[in-house]
Amino acid sequence: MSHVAVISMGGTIAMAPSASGGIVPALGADDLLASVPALAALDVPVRATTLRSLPSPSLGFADLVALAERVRAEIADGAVGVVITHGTDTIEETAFFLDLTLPDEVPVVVTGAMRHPHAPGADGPANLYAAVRVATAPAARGLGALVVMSDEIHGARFVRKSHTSSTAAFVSPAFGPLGLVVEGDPRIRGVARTGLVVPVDDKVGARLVDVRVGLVTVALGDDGELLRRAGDAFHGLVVAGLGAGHVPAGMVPLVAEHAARVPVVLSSRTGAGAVLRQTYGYPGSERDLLDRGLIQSGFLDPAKARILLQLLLASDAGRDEIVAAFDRYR
Ligand SMILES: NC(=O)C[C@H](N)C(=O)O
Repeated sequence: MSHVAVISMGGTIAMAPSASGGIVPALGADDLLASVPALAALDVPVRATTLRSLPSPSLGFADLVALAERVRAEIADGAVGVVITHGTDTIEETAFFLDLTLPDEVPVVVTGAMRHPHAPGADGPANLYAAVRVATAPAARGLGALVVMSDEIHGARFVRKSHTSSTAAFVSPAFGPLGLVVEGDPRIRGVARTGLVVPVDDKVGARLVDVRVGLVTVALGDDGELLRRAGDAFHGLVVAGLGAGHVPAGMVPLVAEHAARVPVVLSSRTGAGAVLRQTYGYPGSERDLLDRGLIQSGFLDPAKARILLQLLLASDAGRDEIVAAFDRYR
């Protein structure tokens, strides 16, 4: 019989106060379902699985591969929608990974909580309910992975956490959310995914864990010492540049040296907008860096650019394929 699968990965939505102070992972998927009695009234059964019980900063690529496999298994078993409960710190990276690796029409919705279940005004139950409603909505089919938080429906390639504690922490700075959940009823108006799929077989899954993509954030007065010391430790790099993709002039030879050896993607540390070949022509500008072999990230922010580059490198993609993949996000 068809069902909605809820897969728990941990995060604040599944945490509780510990005896030694601070909140820690404590709850499984069954506990989360029990906290939302309204789920039992839906006309589709909800099936719960606890796959991980981790704070999301401690998740790695092996966990993401296991999660994607589990989602596929649920879909093969007739799931009409899949909801993943997850820590919010890295929710956007997991959602984008699933977006890139799961070509299915079945909605895959990631959610979490900013307030733990014992906090006044805990947002986990409302987020879980909204996520299940979106996962069963016909309009959510074929949109790729979605993040549902605070009654907003975000596309995986756009969403980012923009606040350390607010329940309204999730935003899609480029074009806004794809839709809203209005009193439990999903309304979706947004555009679908780009269509890029990077299949993960056993070989790619194993390589994902070994491939190293570094993420370097540039700052005023940066002389590139971090990049210099990185030497050849990385198979690829993402540079979170200043503004629309700029670095100090003194860093240019070093960045170009890395770009001659491995793919280096140029993104922006600003938190919104795109890195494209645009305005500036000074040393260290986006035009200068792209002329020296860096690859523009388009609308992908640094964390998502890193996920895409990691997947492409694990798949043995060559430079042309990498450039073409990032071009889809312009
Ligand atoms: N709100 C949260 O879920 C944050 C938590 N540190 C996590 O990402 O696991």
